Amino acid sequence: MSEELKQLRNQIDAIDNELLQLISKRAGLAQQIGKIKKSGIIYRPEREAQILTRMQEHNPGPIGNKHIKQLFIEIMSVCRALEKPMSVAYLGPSGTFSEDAALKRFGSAITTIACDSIDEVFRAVETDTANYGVVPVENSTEGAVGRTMDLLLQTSLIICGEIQLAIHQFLMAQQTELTQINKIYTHPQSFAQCHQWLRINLPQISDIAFVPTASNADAAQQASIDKHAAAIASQRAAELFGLSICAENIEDDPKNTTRFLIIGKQTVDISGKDKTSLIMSTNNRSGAIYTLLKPLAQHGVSMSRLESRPSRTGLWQYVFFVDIEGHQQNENVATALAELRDKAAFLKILGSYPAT
Ligand SMILES: C=C(O[C@@H]1C=C(C(=O)O)C=C[C@H]1O)C(=O)O
Repeated sequence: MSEELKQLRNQIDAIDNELLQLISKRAGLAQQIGKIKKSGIIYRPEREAQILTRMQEHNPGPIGNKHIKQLFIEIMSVCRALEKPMSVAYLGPSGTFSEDAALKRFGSAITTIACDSIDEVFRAVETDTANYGVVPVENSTEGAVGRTMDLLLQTSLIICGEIQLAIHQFLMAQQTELTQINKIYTHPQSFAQCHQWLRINLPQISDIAFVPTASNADAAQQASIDKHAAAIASQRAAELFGLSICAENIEDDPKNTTRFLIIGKQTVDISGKDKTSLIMSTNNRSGAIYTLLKPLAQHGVSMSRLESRPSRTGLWQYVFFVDIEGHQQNENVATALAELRDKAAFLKILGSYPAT
């Protein structure tokens, strides 16, 4: 070993020793905080969002912000777990993008609970089987997830956060020779997202049998027991089921993103960059939607999403799902919401939470 290498490694060893002491000290402080939290609610999304923003703003480099964020999410995850273990329900099975989203936000020091349906995720949180739930709400190419929206209308749960996940699809199999593939297991939505790539890169496409599966993870699991088959799924699903990657990032739209919501029972304080989600409806008069949007405009509240959905209480009756910028505790938002409450036939505030 050269003298230079030895010296540099000695410096890294010294820094690691310091880091270990500092991280342990941080964990000790989190434990103390855990003891004074009388409500028993440990997870504070607004505080975590502020820490992540500060660390990215003060990042001196050379580590990129994406990785600094990941490192601190993991540090906070273990600190939180020392205060009290936490469980998160998601749309399973293990290896789905929903699980990726849960781990992306909460870090790895959580217990994940795989559910068979979006309904079951809501139920797990409602019945305290899980502390929080992660559900998909919209995809940049496929649009809104109707079932999540219908359940938000009925539930007493609150939205505590949002997670945006870039959806990268991988082609995986037991071997990496593309010409050997004669069957591809895939969730129909993933198939639709990779259609062009498959047509260009698999000359034998007309001889390939496409077998629909219930989830991406299911596709990977099936390919793991079928020698000439491949699957379209996430990178983590390949790792979980011991498959080799034949091609990466095969989605036709590289910006393909899914937005997930975190649902729970707690209200979230102001983080400084927040969003509020509402559901509202109006009588079927002309100009009625204008009446609802006017208070928002008048008080300078920006709207980031407006989606209509059948109300299921009458034919051609709709409810509107609206996301606005700001927190219910912000003065302009509070005033606009008070006026809305007077004008709307129905208004449900789903929660205020840090915007990503
Ligand atoms: C330590 C706390 O509890 C949790 C852990 C945090 C952390 O590790 O920094 C931040 C917020 C909470 O989710 C706290 O509330 O400050």
